Amino acid sequence: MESNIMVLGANNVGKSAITVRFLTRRFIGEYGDMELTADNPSNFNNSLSCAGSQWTGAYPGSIGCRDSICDKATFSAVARQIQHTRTTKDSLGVEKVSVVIMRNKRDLQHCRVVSGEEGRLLALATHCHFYEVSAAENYHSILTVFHRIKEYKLTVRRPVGIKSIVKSMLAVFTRKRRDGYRKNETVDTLFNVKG
Ligand SMILES: Nc1nc2c(ncn2[C@@H]2O[C@H](COP(=O)(O)OP(=O)(O)OP(=O)(O)O)[C@@H](O)[C@H]2O)c(=O)[nH]1
Repeated sequence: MESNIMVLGANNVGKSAITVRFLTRRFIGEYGDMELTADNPSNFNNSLSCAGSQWTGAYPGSIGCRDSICDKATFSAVARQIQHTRTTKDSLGVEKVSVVIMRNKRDLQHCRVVSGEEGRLLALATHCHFYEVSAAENYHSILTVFHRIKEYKLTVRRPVGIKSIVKSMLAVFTRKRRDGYRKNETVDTLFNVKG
């Protein structure tokens, strides 16, 4: 099955790092103007595009919106990108576009400024899936997310009940009041986030 996946995100969140990790299994560090080809060992027959900050309607398929745990501004940018993607989708009459929020740099816990709960809350409110990954740390979590993105195209996410939203909001506010962000806060990894 062929899928089009577009990677969106603010500057420096790791769009190239994640894409290169997926395609080559390697974390390179600095990318410059490297050309990417979808020729990876997982036999994932896709069109992949690193697209900067906004979807214009090209390559309808799945959108991976990226932010980084170390930069609050990139988190706000994701919310805007999701909104923009939905508006573009509606105005173009595109039937199905799945959006996944993939937060990168989870290895940098010491400079975390956005909590996992905030990400999950945004995902609940916007009917997206949410993952925290690290391109630097390992290949398999990135591979799994890309495969899940492909699967999401086939399923439409059920609307979330009010109970889940209230529960997530309570988790965010209770934690902030209690102790701010814990230094070594354990956030959901790819493997224990509930879709
Ligand atoms: N620690 C850590 N650093 C990362 C990770 N992913 C990317 N980086 C670093 O973050 C910086 C930006 O990564 P890029 O992949 O170039 O980010 P980008 O979003 O493609 O950047 P632009 O093309 O400038 O928008 C580089 O120095 C990467 O080495 C990660 O998971 N962990």
